[in-house]
Amino acid sequence: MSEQTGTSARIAGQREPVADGGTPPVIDAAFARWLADRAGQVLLQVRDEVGYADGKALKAAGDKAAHDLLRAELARWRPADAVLSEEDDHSRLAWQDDRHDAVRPDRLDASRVWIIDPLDGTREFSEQGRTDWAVHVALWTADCSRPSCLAAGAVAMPAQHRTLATDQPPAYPPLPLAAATGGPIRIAASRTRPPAFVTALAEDIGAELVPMGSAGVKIAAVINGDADAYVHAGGQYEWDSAAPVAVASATGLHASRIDGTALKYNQADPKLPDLVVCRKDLAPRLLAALQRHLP
Ligand SMILES: Nc1ncnc2c1ncn2[C@@H]1O[C@H](COP(=O)(O)O)[C@@H](OP(=O)(O)O)[C@H]1O
Ligand SMILES: [Mg+2]
Repeated sequence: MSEQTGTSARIAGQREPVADGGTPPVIDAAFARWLADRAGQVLLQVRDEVGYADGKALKAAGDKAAHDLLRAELARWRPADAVLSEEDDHSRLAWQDDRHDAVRPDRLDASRVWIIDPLDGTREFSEQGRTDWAVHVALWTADCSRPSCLAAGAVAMPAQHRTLATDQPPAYPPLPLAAATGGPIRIAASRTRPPAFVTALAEDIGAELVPMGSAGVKIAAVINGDADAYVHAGGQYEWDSAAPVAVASATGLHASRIDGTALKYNQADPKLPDLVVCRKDLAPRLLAALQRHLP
């Protein structure tokens, strides 16, 4: 192919180069926001360029583009830090083949680990018109002075034109009028893979379920007061929750496993199959109800 310039010369499927993001903030939390926003812009671009005709191709293109950008910027601006990403094949090996010793990841000895989900809510990303997908960027540190040792986090929701991050923690959600007047508690849950017990749990406490995609978007809904709780069980990984849990914790919300124990990140096995995020006043009631419904 002859060398040309401009969009018309691009090979089919090849994306426009991403604009250089300039020099990022030095403070980790602001850097996390900058990074998540940059990946979010890339994902919007991928949606425009690839289109929705082939959902599988769109998901793959989005995952790769966001992952490549996050990896490149982390290597450039935080070269000494370790990274745990959903899209890294080697991180999967650490638990899938039961060879933890053979593939012990370097991140287990690192003092700073970025836990990233380049595209959370991948299914929703591939569906035209849906805005419930996100980019997650979290920083775990061995210096465990913050809840769950998460020193910083950012959740970009590019299709909703908003980003929540620990550099400017959102205000604690107001008590919704419905709750104050005895209306139903609203529990955000996966629209495609809700926990088996969640309907019985909702009936038990007089709650209504609010289905939506992406763990980050669901936790953002709790932060904003659009939902009172997010309950998940049955499978998930550290990258699905690290960044939104960092923001929720910075905001003052409750975040734990569904049995009430602490959420732990940068573990040898990054499976983190369940969690509950909710207003602090609701936590005792919700955890007690969860005890009654745990499998
Ligand atoms: N049972 C399960 N096992 C593994 N991952 C799960 C899961 N249920 C949800 N997830 C992951 O949690 C994220 C939010 O899911 P949901 O939108 O259904 O609430 C998605 O991340 P990804 O989109 O990054 O894969 C999804 O893959
Ligand atoms: Mg995810």
